[in-house]
Formats: sequence, structure tokens, C-alpha cells
Amino acid sequence: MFTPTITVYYGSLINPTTLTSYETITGCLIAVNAHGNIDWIIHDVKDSSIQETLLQKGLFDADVTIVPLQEGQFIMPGFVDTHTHAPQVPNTGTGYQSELLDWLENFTFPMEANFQDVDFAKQVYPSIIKKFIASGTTTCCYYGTLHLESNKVLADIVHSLGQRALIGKCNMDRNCPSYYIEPSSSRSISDTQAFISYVRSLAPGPSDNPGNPLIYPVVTPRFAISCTNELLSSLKTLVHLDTRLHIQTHISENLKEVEYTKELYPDCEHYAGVYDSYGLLRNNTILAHAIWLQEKEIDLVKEREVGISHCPTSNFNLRSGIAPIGKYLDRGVKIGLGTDVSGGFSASMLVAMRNASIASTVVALQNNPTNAPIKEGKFTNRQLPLATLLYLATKGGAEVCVLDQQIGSLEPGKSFDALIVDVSNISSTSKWPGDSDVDPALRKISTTTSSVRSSSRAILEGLLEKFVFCGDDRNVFAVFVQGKLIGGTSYA
Ligand SMILES: O=c1[nH]c(=O)c2nc[nH]c2[nH]1
Ligand SMILES: [Zn+2]
Repeated sequence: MFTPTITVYYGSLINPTTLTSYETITGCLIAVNAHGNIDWIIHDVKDSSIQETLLQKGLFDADVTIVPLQEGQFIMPGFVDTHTHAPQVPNTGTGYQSELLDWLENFTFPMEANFQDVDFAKQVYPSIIKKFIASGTTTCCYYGTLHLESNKVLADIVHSLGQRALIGKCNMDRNCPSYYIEPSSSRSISDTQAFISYVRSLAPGPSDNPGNPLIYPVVTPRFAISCTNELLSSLKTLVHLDTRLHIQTHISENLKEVEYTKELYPDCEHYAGVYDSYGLLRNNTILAHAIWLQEKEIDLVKEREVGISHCPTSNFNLRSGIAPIGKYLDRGVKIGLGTDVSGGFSASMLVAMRNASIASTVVALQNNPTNAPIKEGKFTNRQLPLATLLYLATKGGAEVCVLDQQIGSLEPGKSFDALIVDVSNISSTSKWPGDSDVDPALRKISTTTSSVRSSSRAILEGLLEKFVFCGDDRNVFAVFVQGKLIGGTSYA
């Protein structure tokens, strides 16, 4: 009988468990089967006991490839970026003197309009997607542009590079420039249907695991301002008939945007009510930003089991505001993080985590300067702890994308969507600890961790914190999606 090959990773594991906790496991064996799923995980195995443990699992040398992690490395789940704009990457780092509506008109729409040219899409999308992968994002929720053909190119490229993704053809048929608008709501819908069919046809999953697609289509009305009632009504019908379809849009990012939305939809009680009236709020909906939600809107979002993508970098850059994420968490709303390029200036989820930390700290300083526990809950008006940042960037994101049965943490039965992180050289100089100009504090960590495999929880926590606050692509040694190596510094 054919026995599928198993790859067993051996080293330290950092794994989110709840919003306030994560496990740090040393001497961990993680068995990944030929389909890229995790068969089993065993803790606290000594080097000398590896062979015996594998034999107990019925594995002989011929069936197994063992991958031992090196000094300074650990495994963790890959990042889930719940909101970003692939076609805006070329604009990264421009336009941050503007607020949202001017920024869209003067910087964003002109850039996105370039994707009318399919050759331009073919030229730029490969390096864009590689950038997200290199930063450790194993699942990414992308906005595309209006253009059907260029969105197909985007899907092809994500598919060929092996990233897990939600990809949406953007819908907009009003309040946008004449050079970047859909000619009619019916064309917007027919192109959306064509795109959904296209994505589903190319994403039945790896050939040996067809029930497990890596790419999903996501219905993507840009935001209420840029959609006519007719378009939203047609989208309502579309999503009603197909409950598998994810939905993504923006909400309550900027006060002028909120005001204008009220003017355009005078009959709706509030912004969330607009989307709700068109059947767009449900458990597989992702709402980006959600800075200025009223209490009733938070209740509605919770009731509909909608996920929020917190995009703090963009919220700072465009002076949009600070989302009260602690309050939403205490209300039980699903939260993930989004890089929101190019409102956000980085494709790295590490940067999103740092800015989520800073945003929560600002909220705490304004409302609770001593960061004291408060009666409203664990998170409201408090700085988000490291465990929460890790959770939001991985498991929380998976919940927002309704993929948490499959990804977001490393557990038997889930997909091996994982990173090998290497923090042995974290420093602004990019030199290895031991070099004379390396920060002494880093050297201390590195000396203490002469064998990370046998390191204590405190040391692993230190390594995670260093990675989150000082790390970058250079520390992402390997990126796996569904068990397959697709990126990282080890991937030439
Ligand atoms: O940050 C944002 N980026 C966008 O492209 C956009 N479009 C509508 N609202 C938006 N917000
Ligand atoms: Zn956005």
C-alpha cells in the first residue's frame, strides 16, 4: 500500500490559543502529511527520543523527512491579512497629507485605473504578491480593481505562487472619476459573476486535495458611497443566492465619508444599516476600518456575526481616527488585522501588529492613563497585550475569513500554513549576534538561547516580542501554505 510521505518539523512552536494566551512548546514534533495537513503534534521531545517517538507513531525512516529547526528559529502559524489592496501597492508611501476622499480621488483612483491595461497587471502583480508572501502572509484578503481581465491576472498569479487568498473584483458605479467607473450596474454584476466563476474554476485546490481550495472569490462593493442603489440591490440578490460567497467592504473610516453616506442613504438608520438593508452583513462579511461605529451598529455587527478588519496603519496615515478595538473585543466581535496598502505603508502584518499596539496604547492613554483593569471588560481602553496582537494577526484573522476550522493556529487536522521565523539576527544592523556592534540586549537573548529547542517560555516570549516589534521580512525564513514552501529567505 502507498504510504504518503510525512514531513516532521522539530523545534519550538509558538501558537495562539485564546485572545489572551498562546502556547510556547519546546522540542515539538509537527507531522505534516502529503496533503499539507497536520497529522499530529507532540510536545517536549528530546533530540535523543525523536526516532523512538516516530517509531511509536508507526513511521520508519523511508516514510519521513525530518526538518530540524536551527538555533534562533521557531514555528508559528502564518499571518492572515484581512484587508489590503493589491493594485495600490505601487502607491505605497504616497499621499499621506490627504484624508480619505481626497486621497482616493488624487492618488488611488489614478493608480488603480492603470490596471485597465492587462499587460500592466501582468508586469506588476507578481512582485506585489511575492512581497506579501515574503512578509509571512499565508492568507490574504485582496481588493482588486474594477477590471475583470486584470483581476483574473491577479487570481492567476496568487494561484501560481501558492498563497491562500480571498480576491475580490471591486464594484463601483458612482462618485468616481469618468476614467475609473463601471459603465452600468448590470455590467458590474456580470463581470463579478464572471470573476467568481473564474476563481472557482482555477481553485479547486491542490490536485491531490481538491476539496480544499486555496483561493476564494469575495464580493467587493468598494463602499456605500461608490455604489448605486441598483448595484447594491443586484449584489443583494447575488449573495442571497450563494451563501458561500464572502463579502468585503469599507465602513466608517472617515467622518466626512460617514456624513456623505448619511446624505446618500437618508432612509437608513446608520452606515451599517445601509449594508444590512442590502443583505450584505452576515458571518462571512469583512468590514474594513469600522472606526466610528455607533453603539447600535456594534450590536448589529455582533448580531450578524460580521468580522472587522482593524487597519491601524492606514487609520493613522490618512488621519482617519483610532478604532476602539478593545471595546469591540469585549463585545465579542470577531477582529482581524489588515495592512490596507496603500492607506497602510507596509505589506507586513508585523507593522499592522505594531500599529495596533500603538493605537490601543493611545486609546488607553486618553481614557485610562494608568492602563488599569476596568469594569467594562478585559480590553476596553487598555493596551493590547502581545498575546492579543498575535491572536488578531493569525487566529482572529482566520475567524474573520471564516477559515478558522482550517487555518489560524497549528493543530492536528488543520492545514500547515506556517512560518519558520528566525530571530537569531534581529538587529537594525542585520548582523548576527556575536558581531561586535550588535545590541548587547540582543546578544544576551541569543546567548541564552544557544539551543532554542530547549529554551524556556520566557525566552520564547522574548523572541516573539522581538519578532513582532523589531522583525521584518529578513526574519521570515520559510513560508508554508498547505504544507508547501512558497516563500521566505530560505526560498531562493
Ligand atoms: O482605506 C481605504 N482605501 C480604499 O481604497 C478605499 N476605498 C473606499 N474606502 C477606502 N478606504
Ligand atoms: Zn481598504
